[in-house]
This record gives sequence, C-alpha cells and structure tokens, in this order.
Amino acid sequence: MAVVAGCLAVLAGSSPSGFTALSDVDPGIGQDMRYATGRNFTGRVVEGYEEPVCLLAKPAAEALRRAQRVLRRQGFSLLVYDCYRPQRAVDRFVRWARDTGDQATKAEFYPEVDKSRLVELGYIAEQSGHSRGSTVDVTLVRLPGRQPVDMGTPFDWFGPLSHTDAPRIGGAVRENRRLLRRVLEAEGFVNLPEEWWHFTHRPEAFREQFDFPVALRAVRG
Ligand SMILES: C[C@@H](N)C(=O)N[C@H](C)C(=O)O
Ligand SMILES: [Zn+2]
Repeated sequence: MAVVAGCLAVLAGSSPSGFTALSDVDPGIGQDMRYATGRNFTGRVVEGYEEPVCLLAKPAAEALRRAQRVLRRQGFSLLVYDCYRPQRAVDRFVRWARDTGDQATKAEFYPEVDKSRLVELGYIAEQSGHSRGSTVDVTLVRLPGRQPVDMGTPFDWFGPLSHTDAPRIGGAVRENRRLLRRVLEAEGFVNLPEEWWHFTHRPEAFREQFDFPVALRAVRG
C-alpha cells in the first residue's frame, strides 16, 4: 500500500515521503543552485528545476547537518550547488553533451576536454546518483563572510584538475579538498574521484531514479 501511495505521489509531481528540503533541516547551509539558473555548463536553466532549492533524501540531509556542525566549529560552512536532480535534467545533460555543435560554454567549463568525451570520462552520468536523492555537489565557504574557499577549480570545471587527488593540486588547495572530504566521509559520504565536489551518502535511502520537479511543493505536498 505504501509503495502504491509513493508511486501516486511521484506521478502527481511530488516526492515520495522520505525526501526533505535541506533548508528545513539546516537553514545555515548555503545554497547556490546553479541548474535553476543560466550559470551552468548548459548555459540555460535546466529542465525540471522550477525553484532554486536543495531537496534530498532525509538521511543525506541530516548527515549534511552533522557535517555543517563540525565545520562551523572550524570557521567554515557548506555551500551546495546541486542536490536531488530529476531524470529529465540528467537526460538534458546527456543531450547537451552529444550536441558537439554547441561549444558556447567550453572556455568556462571544459577547456581541456573534448565535449564528445564528457560522459565517457565520467564528468556527466547517464544514470546519476543525484536522481536517487542521496548525492550532493558541495563546497566550502569561510565564515562569517561566506568567502569562497579555493578548491583549485570552479564547480563543474570538467577536466583532470578537478580530480580530487589531481597531482597538480598541492599545498593549501589540496588541504581544502581534504578537509571537505574528511568531514563528509566521517558522516557517511563517498566522493567521486573525478569531481572534488560530488559526494553520495551511503547507504542510499532510495535505489530508484526519480523525476519529480525541483520545487518546495514536491516535498511539502
Ligand atoms: C554534472 C556534475 N555536476 C555531476 O554531478 N556529475 C556526475 C558524474 C553526475 O552526473 O552524476
Ligand atoms: Zn554531482
């Protein structure tokens, strides 16, 4: 019965129960939801992002809250760029990656990589963990002013320098990446080696991909 209710909710554009808005769990975590804006590698607002809000499976949101508490004591805050991602947005990314005639954002997002190889090289997934609700793209900012912390590349800079353990990244920047990974790993997150910003909370609360829109009404009914 609960499974049927969950399926009906998803068909109606709502999340299954078990999802939450990150702002309801920890309003102090920063949100810069790039795919709800034109400031992303596609150059446009991405299909399925109706509002710039972070939605997540509850265990992942609660783990971020615990990580935030640890980081605040060290003078940092988390800043999320993407959380739950509808399947239609994932499909849009893959269509964009295959459209090699459109190179409008190359200089900013993938200057060192051929666009036709972004999926094969692991920077864009055809079936993304983001659509299961336990994956987040996240960085650090320094408190109290929320100044950006240098991570060596911007978010969604697709290339070898963004690999978390890139040999060309040293010194303070390497330490910044290590701090983010150490604190998140302690709360159950696992990093994607190709992207210093991409973390999945394990065990994942859901095994299936979802396609409800990114909007507060999806989790609040
Ligand atoms: C697109 C980028 N932010 C990302 O999340 N990449 C991984 C591989 C994904 O698409 O799941
Ligand atoms: Zn990601």
